[in-house]
Order: sequence, then C-alpha cells, then structure tokens
Amino acid sequence: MDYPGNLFVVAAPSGAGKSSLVKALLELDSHVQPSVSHTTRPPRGQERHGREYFFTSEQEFDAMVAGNGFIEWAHVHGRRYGTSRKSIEERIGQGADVILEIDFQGAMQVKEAFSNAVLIFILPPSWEELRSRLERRGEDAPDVIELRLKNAAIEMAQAEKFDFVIINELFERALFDMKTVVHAQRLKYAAQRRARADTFESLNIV
Ligand SMILES: Nc1ncnc2c1ncn2[C@@H]1O[C@H](COP(=O)(O)OP(=O)(O)OP(=O)(O)O)[C@@H](O)[C@H]1O
Ligand SMILES: Nc1nc2c(ncn2[C@@H]2O[C@H](COP(=O)(O)O)[C@@H](O)[C@H]2O)c(=O)[nH]1
Repeated sequence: MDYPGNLFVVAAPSGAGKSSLVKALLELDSHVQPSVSHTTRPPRGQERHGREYFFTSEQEFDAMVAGNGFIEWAHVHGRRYGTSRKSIEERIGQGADVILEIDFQGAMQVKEAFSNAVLIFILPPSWEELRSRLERRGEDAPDVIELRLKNAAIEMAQAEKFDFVIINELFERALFDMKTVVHAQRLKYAAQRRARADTFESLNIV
C-alpha cells in the first residue's frame, strides 16, 4: 500500500544516542511525529504511560500480537516491545511523517511491510564512549549495562542492512546528518509522486 506520509526508522545500540537525536529532530521539524511504542518493561525514573511508552502487561501484549495489532514487535534486552499498527497507518495515511525508535529486528520487519520506509542506524564513535554514555546516563543498573553492551555487538553487526549509517560522535554533526536524510527522502518522494501524476495525466488515466 502506498501512503502519502514517510516512515523513518532509527535503530542503534542502547546508549548510542538515538533518543537524544530523535528528540532534537522533533524540536526542529514539526512535520515529523514520534511513535510511542508498547513495552512489557516497567517504567524507569520519570517515564510516564503514554509519553515514553505504553507500559503493558504480558497479557495485554499477547492480545495485541494475536490481534495483528503491531506492525512489528521483538524481544529486546529480555522484554517485549512493539509498534501499534493503527497509530502508524492512520498517521502516514493522513500524510504525516512518522519516526520510530526501535531495535534492528523491528526495523527489518518494518522494511518488509513498508518498502518505502527509510532505515537509519546510529553508531557510537567507540566502545569506550558507548559504555561511558550508558554509565553517565545513570538510568540502568550495572548488570543491565553489561547486558546492553553485550547486545550492542549483535546489533552493530546489522548496521550494513540499513539505508543510512550515522556516527554520533559530535551531536550537532549527527543531527545535521539525520535532518539531511529526512529532507532528502521528502524531496525524493514528492518528486516520485509528481512524476507519477504527470505520467497518469499524459496517459489520460484518472
Ligand atoms: N554525541 C553525543 N556526545 C555525548 N553524549 C551523548 C551524545 N549523544 C547522546 N549522548 C548522551 O548519551 C546518553 C545516551 O543517549 P540516549 O539515551 O539518547 O541513547 P539511546 O540510544 O536512545 O539509548 P536507549 O536505547 O537505551 O534508549 C545520554 O546521556 C545522552 O545525553
Ligand atoms: N522492536 C522494537 N524495539 C523497540 C521498540 N521500542 C523501543 N525499542 C527498542 O528497545 C530498546 C530498549 O529501549 P529502552 O527504552 O528500554 O532503553 C532500544 O533499542 C529501543 O530502540 C519497539 O516498538 N519495537
């Protein structure tokens, strides 16, 4: 199905900075809307239901899976996370651009279902910096940080399957790269739609 809005998917190992980059992009570009995922993990710190995530029970999550309620879902760091089908299809159907912050397994599922989706992978500049960002963030217990670093190796091996890879060393540089990808996709999509409309017109197809 062809939707008028664009779908952007941002994945990265935990701590690489994807939430910070997406937040900054949303502040600069009011046409891009965030997606709020469902998760079975408990809230951290100041997180609120419906803002960072919809925090759901295992049973609620099972029911959404059974009802085909997710465009993608995956086990990540021992919990389940998923993106609501209804919310995404409604918004891109109305012409909004939606950005998903999800893991690589989910990103691959999105590309299968939405071939026009643009997949962006964020890499940290080094392992030392990734560890230090997770530690400085101060939101995860040491054993959780170790698990996230272990999973990071598996996740980073998937980077080459993405359309774009951005290295988040200098934050402003990485943000500029992400903005460029978003704008380029809009221009490309608009040009494709115009070319198709022109062809239809010249062939007298309504
Ligand atoms: N370019 C950067 N330089 C230095 N610190 C950064 C940079 N980008 C992000 N950070 C910091 O690194 C930490 C991790 O960033 P963030 O929470 O955005 O990561 P994430 O990839 O979204 O992680 P998760 O998947 O666990 O949510 C935060 O404290 C953030 O302020
Ligand atoms: N496949 C999906 N992955 C998701 C989704 N929402 C978030 N995530 C990823 O989970 C990890 C951990 O997130 P955290 O908030 O617990 O630190 C991170 O890589 C997210 O990108 C989703 O809907 N689907």
